[in-house]
Amino acid sequence: MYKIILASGSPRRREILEQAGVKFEIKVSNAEEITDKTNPSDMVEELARLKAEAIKKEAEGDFLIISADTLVFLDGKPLGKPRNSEEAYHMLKLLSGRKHEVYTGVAIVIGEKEKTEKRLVFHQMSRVEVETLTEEQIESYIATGEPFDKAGAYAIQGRFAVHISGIEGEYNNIVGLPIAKIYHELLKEGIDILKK
Ligand SMILES: Cc1cn([C@H]2C[C@H](O)[C@@H](COP(=O)(O)OP(=O)(O)OP(=O)(O)O)O2)c(=O)[nH]c1=O
Repeated sequence: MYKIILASGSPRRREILEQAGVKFEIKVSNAEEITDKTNPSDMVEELARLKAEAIKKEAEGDFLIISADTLVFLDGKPLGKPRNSEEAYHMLKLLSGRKHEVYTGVAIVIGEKEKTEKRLVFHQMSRVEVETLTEEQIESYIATGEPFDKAGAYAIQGRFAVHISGIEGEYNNIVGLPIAKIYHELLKEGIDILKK
């Protein structure tokens, strides 16, 4: 019996895992999100790995740690969380009228007493198409405050939903946790997180 630990302070990740019916606890990592990787999948996988390893140091007994990192990529360039209104404006202006990719890296560390730890690291990619935004739409969206803790300065699950003209791939991956991919990757390892 593993203790499932979500290594994340993101309320969206918690909600997705709860909605799926997984029983877990939360530990928030203070890992610095720095990577020298340049390609999207390597970047998000490395950042997710750092978060899982930071929590692993304190974990005991039988545990299964899940962490994730989400970045938006436009023409291969990463867009993280905007630090201020100017950055949010710049990101939303870039995304306007275009398709972009959302990558979420996932790191899972499985620890069992007297056994070598097992690590799974993978990513999921989804495509999002944003309609052409007017200046007024961008300004009023920034004024909601929603962009600031979201990669790419928007929340598909929030008020930005009205500006999304299409998506390809797993929806929950965009919100921050590709639960279907996680479930199936763990099933391949013989672990059913819904039965824990
Ligand atoms: C694109 C997009 C991102 N996001 C969020 C998901 C993540 O919380 C955030 C990306 O930041 P992350 O650095 O991946 O995660 P976090 O700092 O919020 O949480 P933690 O590191 O503790 O796990 O952007 C949305 O909520 N909706 C969206 O549509």
